[in-house]
Amino acid sequence: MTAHQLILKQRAELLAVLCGGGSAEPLDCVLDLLLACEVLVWEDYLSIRVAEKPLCSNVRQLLDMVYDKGEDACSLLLAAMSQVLPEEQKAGLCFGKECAVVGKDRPDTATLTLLADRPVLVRKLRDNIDGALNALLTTGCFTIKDCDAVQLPVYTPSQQVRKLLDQVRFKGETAAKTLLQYLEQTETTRPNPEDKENHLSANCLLYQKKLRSSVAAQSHSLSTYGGTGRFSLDDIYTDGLLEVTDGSGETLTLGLEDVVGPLGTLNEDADTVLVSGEAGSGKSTLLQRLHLLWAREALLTNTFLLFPFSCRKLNAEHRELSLKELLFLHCCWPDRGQDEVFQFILDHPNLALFTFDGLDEFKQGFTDEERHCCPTKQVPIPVLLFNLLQGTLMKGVMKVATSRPQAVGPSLKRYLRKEVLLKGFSPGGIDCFVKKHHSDPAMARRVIESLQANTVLLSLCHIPVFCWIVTKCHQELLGGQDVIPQTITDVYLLVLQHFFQRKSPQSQGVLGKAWLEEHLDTVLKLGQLALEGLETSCYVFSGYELQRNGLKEQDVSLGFLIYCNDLSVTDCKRYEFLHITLQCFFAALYVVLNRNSDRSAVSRLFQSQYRQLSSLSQRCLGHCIDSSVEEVESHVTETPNLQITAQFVSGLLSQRHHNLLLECCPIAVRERKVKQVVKSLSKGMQRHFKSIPRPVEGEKKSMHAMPSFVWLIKCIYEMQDNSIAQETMAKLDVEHLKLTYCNIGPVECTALAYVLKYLRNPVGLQLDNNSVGDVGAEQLLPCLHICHSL
Ligand SMILES: Nc1ncnc2c1ncn2[C@@H]1O[C@H](COP(=O)(O)OP(=O)(O)OP(=O)(O)O)[C@@H](O)[C@H]1O
Repeated sequence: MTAHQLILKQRAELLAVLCGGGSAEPLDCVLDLLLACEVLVWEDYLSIRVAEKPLCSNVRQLLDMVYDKGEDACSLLLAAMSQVLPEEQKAGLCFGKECAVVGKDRPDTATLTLLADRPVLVRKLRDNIDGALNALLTTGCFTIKDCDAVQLPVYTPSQQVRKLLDQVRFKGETAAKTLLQYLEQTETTRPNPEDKENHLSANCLLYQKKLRSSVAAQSHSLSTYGGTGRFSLDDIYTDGLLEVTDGSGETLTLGLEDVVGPLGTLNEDADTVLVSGEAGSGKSTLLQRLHLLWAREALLTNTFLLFPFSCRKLNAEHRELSLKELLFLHCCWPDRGQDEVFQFILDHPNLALFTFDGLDEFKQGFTDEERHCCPTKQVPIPVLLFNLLQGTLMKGVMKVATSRPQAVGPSLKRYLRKEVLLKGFSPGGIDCFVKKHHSDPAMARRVIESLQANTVLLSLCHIPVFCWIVTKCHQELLGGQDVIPQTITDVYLLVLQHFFQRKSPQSQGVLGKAWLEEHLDTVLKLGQLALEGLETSCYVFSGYELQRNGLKEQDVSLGFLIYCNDLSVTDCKRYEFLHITLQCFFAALYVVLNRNSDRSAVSRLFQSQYRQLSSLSQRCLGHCIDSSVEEVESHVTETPNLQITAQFVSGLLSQRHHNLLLECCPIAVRERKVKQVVKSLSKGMQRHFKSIPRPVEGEKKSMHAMPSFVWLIKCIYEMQDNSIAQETMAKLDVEHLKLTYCNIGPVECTALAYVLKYLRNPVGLQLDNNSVGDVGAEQLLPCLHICHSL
């Protein structure tokens, strides 16, 4: 078969191997070789490698162009690919008869030499880019701006070299000569590449450099500030409160550097540290900070390689992968010596760190049923992930995972080295965050004063994501709202209003009273996308899914959806909500405002938590679990977000927002939904009350609340309806209410006080092992008259 035919016949496969990993490196290496042997001229190269186009379009254009150039060009393309691709990717492909990809005559200008030697130069300069830039800068060939353009953190070291070579070519012959002279000088001082020891560490060091630059690029800015370009992580990061309980039950406060350190270790044999915290408490941001500091060699200096994973993105990986593929495909590929780098990781597990953000977002709940320990065997992603976490695979590699507390069950807990609790901002942290956010000190002071005047809002600000919203929407806040924000629904309505206001044509003006009605169409489309996503644990959406929901460019430009900051998995644009709690809010808006939703939508939402409870009790009782278990397991991961959605639904149906919703939803439909919420809350409470055991003679009747009791209380609080709180508490007949280990912070205290103040008879309230703090204790004041002991 001719090379021509081979290219045509294997087009799909060639396309797949050149863009399958999502990295442009294989294509770039092939292009280097084709430029060197003059199959491509410079103009061809420029028209193929357009950064704005998806990688697969670049590859298709290369295949078409070379195909048009004839049989010789096709042979050289196949030979170049054979030279560049790793063995495992070449399996099953035919590259025709062997031919050498070499340059023709020795070029007579420095500029042409750079082209002819491009593949070698990329390799040589990767380790030396700073020196080369320095030489070009001191001879005046390059300006500081040129150097910055080359060293953008989003580029890998090889891409930086190619940018440098392109820029030198653009500058002309003198710059090209300077670069060649610099290389000649450094050649003599270069270590001997044949030296095994140097060679080995050089490949690993090169990979470390590439990984550091990729991690730095990914962790440099916060997605909630996406697009505004206002803040880098450095500008805004504020330390959160980190706590761990040690073996003797004592609570220790940790610094960021202690997350991976020995403090608070409970199980010396385990390698997984869990950072848990409520929605928006800053878990992803904390990991991002760790990543950035590692990339800058400012923290975790004993960690040679750090591999960051997002469980949200792992959900989208449907292939079976080996550990090696997981590491290199999802983080970055080594440019040289892949096997050697991987062997290094296997040989030195103590020098590697894996992080997994958002375990609660992973579609499948943790199980330790399938053991797997072979790093090269391909298995489904859940098997890889769970075996890494439990330490069957890659024992000795430290792992840090983050999760909402409810999503981590006892089966995973026994594999944990320690559990670090992230409790959000301290009161000082809130001040510090506001000051960082507002460069104008007078404005920062006004915001802080307004928070201090509204302690409910202040208590909300302990959760960083609420603090971010409140600070971002300071104008709406200080401008005097009809409704003073008291609940998280109020706060999210504020952010909704803020985003619409930003895009409104009369941008200086205030949105009209009917602003929600004006934007109802967009809200419903976003809401449907959000709800469908939550029900299937889907937090990342393709352009096609947006289109299917009728979302257009102008809807996206409002800013609620952002591009996924994903450099590795795919070239297609993917979107996610600015924050997952915003996805929950849109889902709630859809449940409340959609006139066509089926009548049971509200009740189903509230029932989701009982599916979790029944699945947990099934597992605890060790009953035979039938085939529906997978379905039940997946509900476990969805439940925390559906609970938040239910909380927002309660808030939106509050009488306080009646006027806002008036024109968006017929009164009769709204009333029906309100009744459904009230009924669901009452039924939920009944379940708890029924579980109260009969008191043993001589002891007080007491109830030990489950975390979902606190959730129901929070829903009642969102409704801001005294009569519901009163009716619910009228049925609670206990003398002692135990709320230990229920993740109660200042926000929960506000809700508890609102509801418990209606208790008929005095109770003893036990709140040990929560994070009440001074602000929380202050929030509890309204119910202290009825709580005779605390
Ligand atoms: N330490 C921090 N410093 C400054 N801002 C922060 C910090 N932590 C969180 N934020 C702000 O709050 C937002 C939400 O935080 P983050 O996504 O880290 O929370 P999370 O705990 O991972 O939430 P979830 O469990 O819902 O995924 C961030 O995008 C950022 O704007």
